[in-house]
Amino acid sequence: MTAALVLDGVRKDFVVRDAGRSARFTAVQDLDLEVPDGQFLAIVGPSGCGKSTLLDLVAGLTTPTSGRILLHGQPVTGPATDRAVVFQQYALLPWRTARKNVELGLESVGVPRRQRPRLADEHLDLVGLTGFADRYPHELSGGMKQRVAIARALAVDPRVLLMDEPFAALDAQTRESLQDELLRIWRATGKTVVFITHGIDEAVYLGQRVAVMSPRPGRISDLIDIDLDPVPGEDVRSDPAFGRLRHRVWSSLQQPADREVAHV
Ligand SMILES: Nc1ncnc2c1ncn2[C@@H]1O[C@H](COP(=O)(O)OP(=O)(O)OP(=O)(O)O)[C@@H](O)[C@H]1O
Repeated sequence: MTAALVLDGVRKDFVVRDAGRSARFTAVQDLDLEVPDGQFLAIVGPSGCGKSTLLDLVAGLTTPTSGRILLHGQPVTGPATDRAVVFQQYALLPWRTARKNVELGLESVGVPRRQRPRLADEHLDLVGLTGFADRYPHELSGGMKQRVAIARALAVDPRVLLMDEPFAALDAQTRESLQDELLRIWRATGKTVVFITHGIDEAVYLGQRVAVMSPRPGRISDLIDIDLDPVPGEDVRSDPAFGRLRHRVWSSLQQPADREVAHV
């Protein structure tokens, strides 16, 4: 199968102040990862291990210090419409309705004005927001705002959906319903999804594969295939197989870390 995404020996250094001196801080190093087309990959790791750094690199928002990132065989050189990012904060424009917020993405990729409302409404339908197109963000719940953000990301028809802890700010019940919704959308669209989370349960529930990151410098320390097939409405989390996988990921996260700051 074609790899949608390849990270090959990726390293990212930041210049920081350490003990009053300029220092090079290696956030991620030796990052190797291959994500097959259409896979739902969850990435889990402790705070500060470099998950957002990895996602920003793939999104093209930053560039690697060394190594290669390929998207469908092409080097990533900056942001492009083949990737869409959903962040924890919904980043909706408060003065635009849900429809107009979704249209924003369509505007940015040059979809003609008269086609935008129909496409926006189709994607609001896809995320379960039929009838809410004319609402402003302040009239929507947190979960609904995140649905608008997902609709906006999907409307530009990216090949890869990059999600950085998109449900972290939501209450547990809303989070679970959006997880089911996301699985439904993923099955319906066949997109490749890279989903960053702190939550072991969330990673095991959503991912076809879970990549575990270890910190300082961040790298992929384990890859775990998840052979569950959660059916929305069924309690897969109570399945002993879920518990075993959860424990497997948990154990993998208990790795010691080395500190890496080099003075420059
Ligand atoms: N622009 C930057 N300049 C300096 N250091 C940075 C910068 N961005 C990230 N870092 C450092 O790189 C490391 C990885 O940060 P990153 O935000 O990728 O971690 P994370 O795993 O996403 O954390 P969290 O789960 O808390 O969001 C951290 O130690 C962070 O302080």
